[in-house]
Amino acid sequence: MLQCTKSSINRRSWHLIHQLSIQYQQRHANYSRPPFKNKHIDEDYNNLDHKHIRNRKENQEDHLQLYKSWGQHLLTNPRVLDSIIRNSGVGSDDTVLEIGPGTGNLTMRLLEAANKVVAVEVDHRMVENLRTRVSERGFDEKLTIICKDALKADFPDFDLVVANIPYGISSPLVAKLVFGGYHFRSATLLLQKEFATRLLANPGDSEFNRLAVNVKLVAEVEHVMNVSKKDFVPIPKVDSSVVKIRLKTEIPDVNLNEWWAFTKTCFGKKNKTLGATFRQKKKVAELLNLSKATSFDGDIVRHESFDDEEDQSDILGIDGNLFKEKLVGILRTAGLEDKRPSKLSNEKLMYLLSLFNKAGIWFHDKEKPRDINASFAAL
Ligand SMILES: C[S@@+](CC[C@H](N)C(=O)[O-])C[C@H]1O[C@@H](n2cnc3c(N)ncnc32)[C@H](O)[C@@H]1O
Repeated sequence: MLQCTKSSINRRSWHLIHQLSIQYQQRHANYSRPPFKNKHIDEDYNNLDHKHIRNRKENQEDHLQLYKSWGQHLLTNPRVLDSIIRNSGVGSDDTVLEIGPGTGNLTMRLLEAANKVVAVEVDHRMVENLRTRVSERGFDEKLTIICKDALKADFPDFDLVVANIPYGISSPLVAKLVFGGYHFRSATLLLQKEFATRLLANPGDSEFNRLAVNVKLVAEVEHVMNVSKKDFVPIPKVDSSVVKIRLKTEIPDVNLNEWWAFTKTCFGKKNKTLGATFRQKKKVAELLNLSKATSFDGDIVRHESFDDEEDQSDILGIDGNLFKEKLVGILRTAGLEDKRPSKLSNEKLMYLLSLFNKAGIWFHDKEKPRDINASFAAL
C-alpha cells in the first residue's frame, strides 16, 4: 500500500503544479522545450557554439536552444515569479524596465500589473517568441521591445526595474543603473546569490569589496529573498537571490571618476593595509606620474617628459621616495595607515580621498574617457 505522509503529499502536489505550470507557459509561449534535459545542461552547453545560433532548422521549427553565454536560464516557478512582482511594488501607473525578458515569464506578469513595460533583450529569437506570446494576450500596446545589448542600449524613462538579469553582466548593469543618471523608484533584480551577498556586504564583512563600496555611495540595497537553482530551466550551477536597490536621495559631493579610481587603488588588494598599498613602488610611480600631469585643481597639464619610458618605471628616484612619504604622511594624518579598506566606512574613505586631492594627489587619469562598463566589469 502506498504510504503518504503530509510532507510527501505536499512535495508531490507541488511538483505536479510546477510541471503543469511549465507546460502551460511553454504552450502559451508557442515554443518547445529546449532540446536537452536539465541534468545534461552542462554537457549540452559545452557542445554549443555560444556565439552563433547554429541550429537554424531548430529555430525555424520554433524550438529554442538556450545559450549559456547569454545566461539563458528561464525562471519557471510561478510562486517565485509572483513573489518578485509583489515585492517590486509595481503599480498600474508604472513604466517598468525589464532587462533580459527571455520568453516572457516575468514580462507577462509585469504587463498585467504595470502601465507599460520596456524590455531590453539581446537575442532576437527570444524577442520573436515574446512578441507572439504578448500578441496572444493582447498586450502589444503596452510593450516596447529594444532588441539590443542592455549595456549598449539607451533606456527610455522608467519608474522601476524588475528583472531576472543575465548574471554575466551583473556588475556593469548595476553600475549603469545606479550611476547612469537614471531616476527610478527601485530596481528589483534576481542575481547570482554570491553577487547579491557582495552587494549587500558591509564594512568588516568578509565579502565587503569595491562593488559594495561603490554602489553604497549612491544607493541602498535590501535583500528580498533567496531563490533555488531548481526554479530555473535549465538548472544553473548557482543559487540566486532577489535584491531591491533604491537610489539615495542625497548623494555625497564627490568626483565620481576620482572615487572609482581611488577605490580601485584601495581595494586592489583589499586585505592589505592602506599603508602597504600606498607604499608599493608601482603604485607610487603611477600616482606620481598622474599627479605630475595634473594641476593642483585637477586639470591636465601635459609635461614633455611624461610619456618617457623612464617615467613609467617602478624604480623610485628621489622624487618617488619623497612622493611616497607624502602619501604615507596623509594616511597617518587620517589615522588610516594600518587600516584595511575592507573595514572602512564610505565616510572614512571619502575623507581620505579629500585629503589626497587637497594635497594635489589624483587617482583618475583625465585623459582616459570615462567608461562605466570597463570600470565595473571586473568587480
Ligand atoms: C536569466 S535569462 C532571464 C529570462 C527571463 N527573464 C526569465 O526570467 O525567464 C536572461 C535573459 O537575458 C538575455 N540577455 C543576455 N545578455 C543580454 C544583454 N547583454 N542584454 C540584454 N539581454 C541579454 C538572454 O538572452 C536571456 O533571455
